[in-house]
Amino acid sequence: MSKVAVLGAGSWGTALSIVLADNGHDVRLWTHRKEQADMINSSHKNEKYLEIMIPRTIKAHHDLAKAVADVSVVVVVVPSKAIREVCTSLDQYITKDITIVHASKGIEPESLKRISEMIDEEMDNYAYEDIAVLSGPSHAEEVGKRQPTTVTVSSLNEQKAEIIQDLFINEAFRVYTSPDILGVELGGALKNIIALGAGISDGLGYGDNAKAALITRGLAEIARLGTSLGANPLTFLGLPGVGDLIVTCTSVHSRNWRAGNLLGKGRDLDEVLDQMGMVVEGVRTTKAAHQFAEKQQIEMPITNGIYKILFENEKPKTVVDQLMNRTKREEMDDLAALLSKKYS
Ligand SMILES: NC(=O)C1=CN([C@@H]2O[C@H](COP(=O)(O)OP(=O)(O)OC[C@H]3O[C@@H](n4cnc5c(N)ncnc54)[C@H](OP(=O)(O)O)[C@@H]3O)[C@@H](O)[C@H]2O)C=CC1
Ligand SMILES: O=C(CO)COP(=O)(O)O
Repeated sequence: MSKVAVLGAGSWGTALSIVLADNGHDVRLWTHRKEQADMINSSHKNEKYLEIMIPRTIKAHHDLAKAVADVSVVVVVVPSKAIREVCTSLDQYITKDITIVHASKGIEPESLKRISEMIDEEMDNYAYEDIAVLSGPSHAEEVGKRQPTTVTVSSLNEQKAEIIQDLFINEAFRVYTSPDILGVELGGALKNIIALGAGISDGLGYGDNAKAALITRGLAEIARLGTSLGANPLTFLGLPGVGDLIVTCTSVHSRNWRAGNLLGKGRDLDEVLDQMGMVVEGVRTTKAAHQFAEKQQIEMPITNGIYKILFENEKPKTVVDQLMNRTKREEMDDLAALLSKKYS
């Protein structure tokens, strides 16, 4: 049995706490809002975020010092925009025996940093090599109900990845390891852009052909950018790549898909985000990936089209027309060129 602090009491932090409690760990679920901690402790519910009873063994905390006292693992699972603030506060409590894993998905538009890089910048007391990331196709709503789910944990330090694998794995939650932290983080972050696109496509009334096209050509874009940055192309064929793309593009649980669906129906972005009431990471990540594509000189037509819808007021239908009328080309040419450069 381990003492574990889960930082972030949204849907994913709550669902991961349930997995850990089921595995017999002593779980402290930290929230930045005292009234939420009190409500979870008294009702054993966190209704705004997850409609499921929370095991009584999970204790919610508002005081970070108390939440992390004597823990051996800290799970950071706040939205990407809150990572720096939370990790700055966390740093003072870190001792050498603690393992940090994050389960958030995003890229910071201002710096183009991944979550592990932001954590590293805010934490003097923890080595980058020891950060782990947990990612993969895993909607909180299904994990909370103990429905079969598979994820991947990655760290440059294999031992840390195995500590996290052992901590979470159970008969409903299967955890694989991967050494490719770059690919695992990029796959998890970039799929949210394509999920916005899949929602837009459904909102416009298009069918399964359009969605399959978005998933497949979206995967090509993700692999193109990821490979150019040094990720292993095989990672994008795994759970943090195509696995997460499929689940997010096809599920009504996905906040990114749902936000895209409303945009496709003609709603305005601010109005959509207000209505969601939960984080839609794809919006910030689209901004970041749009810049990344320019910097790396990588073609990302779907990402750029979604950028135009989100930030330049372009009509979704116009973007679809632009995508469908691009210059004709061979399907695999640039990806094949990138791979041959990588392995030459
Ligand atoms: N939901 C899912 O199925 C999955 C989500 N993820 C990823 O996990 C991350 C968290 O997502 P999720 O839990 O779904 O998000 P939610 O929107 O469900 O919840 C976000 C939580 O973070 C809290 N929060 C916001 N800002 C801060 C802050 N500055 N300090 C502390 N807490 C803060 C919110 O508090 P408040 O109530 O005050 O707003 C809320 O409790 C995201 O990166 C997401 O992509 C990954 C896999 C699955
Ligand atoms: O990452 C997720 C599932 O793996 C959750 O996706 P959403 O943030 O779109 O709900």
